[in-house]
Amino acid sequence: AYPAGGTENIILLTDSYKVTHHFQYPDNTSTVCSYFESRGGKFPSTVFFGLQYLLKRFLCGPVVTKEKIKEAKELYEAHFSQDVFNEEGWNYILEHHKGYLPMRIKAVPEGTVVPVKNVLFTVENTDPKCFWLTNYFETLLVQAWYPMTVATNSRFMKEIIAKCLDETADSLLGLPFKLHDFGFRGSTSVEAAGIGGAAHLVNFKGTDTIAGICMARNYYHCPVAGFSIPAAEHSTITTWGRNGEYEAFKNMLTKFPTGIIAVVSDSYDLWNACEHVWGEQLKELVVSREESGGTLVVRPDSGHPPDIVVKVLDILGQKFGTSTNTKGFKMLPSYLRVIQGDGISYETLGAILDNMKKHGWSSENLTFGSGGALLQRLDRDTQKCAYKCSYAIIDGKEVNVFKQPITDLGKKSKKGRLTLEYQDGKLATVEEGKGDPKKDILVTVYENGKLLRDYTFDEVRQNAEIDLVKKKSPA
Ligand SMILES: O=C1OCCC/C1=C\Nc1ccccc1
Repeated sequence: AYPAGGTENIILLTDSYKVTHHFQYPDNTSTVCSYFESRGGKFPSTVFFGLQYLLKRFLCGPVVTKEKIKEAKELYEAHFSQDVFNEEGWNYILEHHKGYLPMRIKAVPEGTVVPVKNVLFTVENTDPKCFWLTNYFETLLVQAWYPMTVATNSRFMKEIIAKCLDETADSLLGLPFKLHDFGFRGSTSVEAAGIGGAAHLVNFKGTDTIAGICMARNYYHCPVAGFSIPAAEHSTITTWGRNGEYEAFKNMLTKFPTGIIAVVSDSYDLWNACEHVWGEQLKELVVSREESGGTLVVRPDSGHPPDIVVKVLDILGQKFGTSTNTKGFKMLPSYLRVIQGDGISYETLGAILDNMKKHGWSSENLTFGSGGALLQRLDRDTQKCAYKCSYAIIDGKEVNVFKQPITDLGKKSKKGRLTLEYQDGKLATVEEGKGDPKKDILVTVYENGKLLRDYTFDEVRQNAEIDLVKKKSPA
């Protein structure tokens, strides 16, 4: 079988034009140092996450071999219909570095939340003959935009939910399970689902994206990063027939007599399902599960979410009763909850939570599911992730390198050797080598093919935790 994406040959994992770049630097260039940043975008800060996956998957170990050089030479010869391939350069790495890439990468610790327009990692060659390597790997390293942006979007959704829980719920304890990942099927590929699924799990513990569990386990030492529960889908309800919804629902309650289960209830008539099937015909069965800690989660899956959620809560509240919590908001009985997994995104959460508040419902009654918006409706421009050269040594002289387009000064890049330092409690980038190496929070995570820092998922989660939670549970 062919490896995902067609090749694991590191020499082929770049943009074609980069294969010709070793000809294009000034003579006697001995060092090229580049950096990665979010220039801004949708969110004012980003959760740095996912570089470790790229390093372990593609850059660690003796990744350059004779066979790979041969394969690349032949492919590029055909691809360019001329010989532009840097065979000498790759053979040098093979012979002088045993196939290990002579590069150093310094990065902010995984999970750190960094205001935009700050250096997130730097890359430099460690062998003066391999100055052309630094930007050869821009292509691969910039793919960190995806896990970073998913983790960032998911964390900003967590802040919205946490704020509303703080206002309307007795505690934040349920927060880790308030946004469930439904995104596997809508992901571009199994690999993307794994990366994005893990990125969501930096902030939450509820997921159906099993590939994300596997990524957290294989690359971040987390045996089981997320959890789920028995739940129905439309086929397991509709196969019982248009008039079989009662039987289908009853089957769910009897096949899973204890624990939490979720049942999608909008196959035909959500109002009939809530009012008459759950609220009358199966009411006793639903209530009796309470003593064994059983909880039924009703899942609507259509209609305008802010109205649907409140109407479902109102009907279930009418049929099963409600209590009032310490914040003065209504709670369904402990054995009854609702999950809204349709139309959920950073943009739509607020309207649902506001409408619930307006009708006196605690947000503790509801869990969200999100798919496409969580893992897929993002791109590199969402946070304007870019990789630029900031420093070089040419003819033995240090040069501060930058771009400053008069046609878009938003694209101007940073100059010189960069460090990331706390200044008055806020992270700031110090340019032109004026930083204090002792204050630099960038960590050398990779050097000459070896991973020097191997973050665990627990560390990443701690670094990314939102302030509201950190405030509540001081370390
Ligand atoms: O309803 C649920 O309750 C909580 C457990 C998951 C779940 C549904 N999962 C799902 C996955 C992918 C697409 C759609 C739904």
